[in-house]
Amino acid sequence: MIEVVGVTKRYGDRVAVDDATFTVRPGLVTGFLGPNGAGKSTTMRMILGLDAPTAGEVRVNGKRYADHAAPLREVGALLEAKAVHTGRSAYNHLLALALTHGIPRRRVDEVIDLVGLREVARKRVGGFSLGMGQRLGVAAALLGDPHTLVLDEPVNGLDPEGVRWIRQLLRALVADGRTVFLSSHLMSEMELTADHLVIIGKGRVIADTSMADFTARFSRKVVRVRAQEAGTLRDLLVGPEVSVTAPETGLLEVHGLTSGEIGQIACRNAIPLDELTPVVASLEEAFMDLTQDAVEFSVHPDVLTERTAS
Ligand SMILES: Nc1ncnc2c1ncn2[C@@H]1O[C@H](COP(=O)(O)OP(=O)(O)OP(=O)(O)O)[C@@H](O)[C@H]1O
Repeated sequence: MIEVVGVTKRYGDRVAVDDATFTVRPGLVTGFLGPNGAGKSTTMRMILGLDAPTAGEVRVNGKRYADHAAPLREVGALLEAKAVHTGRSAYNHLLALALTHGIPRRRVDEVIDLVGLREVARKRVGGFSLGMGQRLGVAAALLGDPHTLVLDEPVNGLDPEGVRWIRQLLRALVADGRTVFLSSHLMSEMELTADHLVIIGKGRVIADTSMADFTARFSRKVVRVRAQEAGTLRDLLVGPEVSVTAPETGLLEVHGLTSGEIGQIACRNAIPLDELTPVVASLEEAFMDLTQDAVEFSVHPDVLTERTAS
């Protein structure tokens, strides 16, 4: 479990994280989403004790990271651009980590197999592809067999097979009751992996919701209708649960009715249709809208200062 309570992080006069509060629960993959510069990496660094909050507190499994006697056993992390000694082999890199954290040698072999690096384990890390480097990073994160995992953009650089592998691995970890918190700026990726979402924009939490609720709320169905008598049809369609917009002459976008219902209304009123197309808004679009709004409508003084300055 990760608890972020009223956390703010300032760098000079720049607010990277702005009074963020949320909880990451065990047994679920929680996706941490936000556009570039939203504050995801900063929040993750604070969870891992690599940066101190200006205000508020972050707890991992009930304590601050630094207060855990064996932090690698509590929380495993994969951060972007992880520093690895490039002259070492993958095996030796993991062994050095294990030995300095009181983790038995056999665990190194276990995690190497778990991430599929057995064949290259004795090769120098300097020659690794980005995808192999990511697998090595995941191996390091799993080394202490931690209850909680924090992964910053874990599929970065992975090929489709690697992406699927990460997804299955994360599912297995949460099925085992662990806490998984992973960041991305891609909604499409989260849609397939996460059970729960925390979305930030400009450092502020703008959504904390289950994926199911997010999908139900935002994957709204719109039906596109073209007709010569669009105005007449519009008057027939609008109602308390139905809204209609007209982005251009002769074209309607209808929310709240199925294409079948619209077809029947048109037929009953003898209105010929030129087009009747159901369109499902993607979650990526919903995410873009949501984070765009956070930028547009934020009236926090710091945000305003920044917007005016840029
Ligand atoms: N060490 C630092 N010094 C000054 N400003 C920083 C520092 N680290 C982050 N920032 C600023 O804080 C804000 C949040 O950055 P952060 O890297 O946390 O965002 P992010 O959501 O992880 O973005 P990305 O998706 O691009 O990785 C940005 O405006 C960034 O420029």
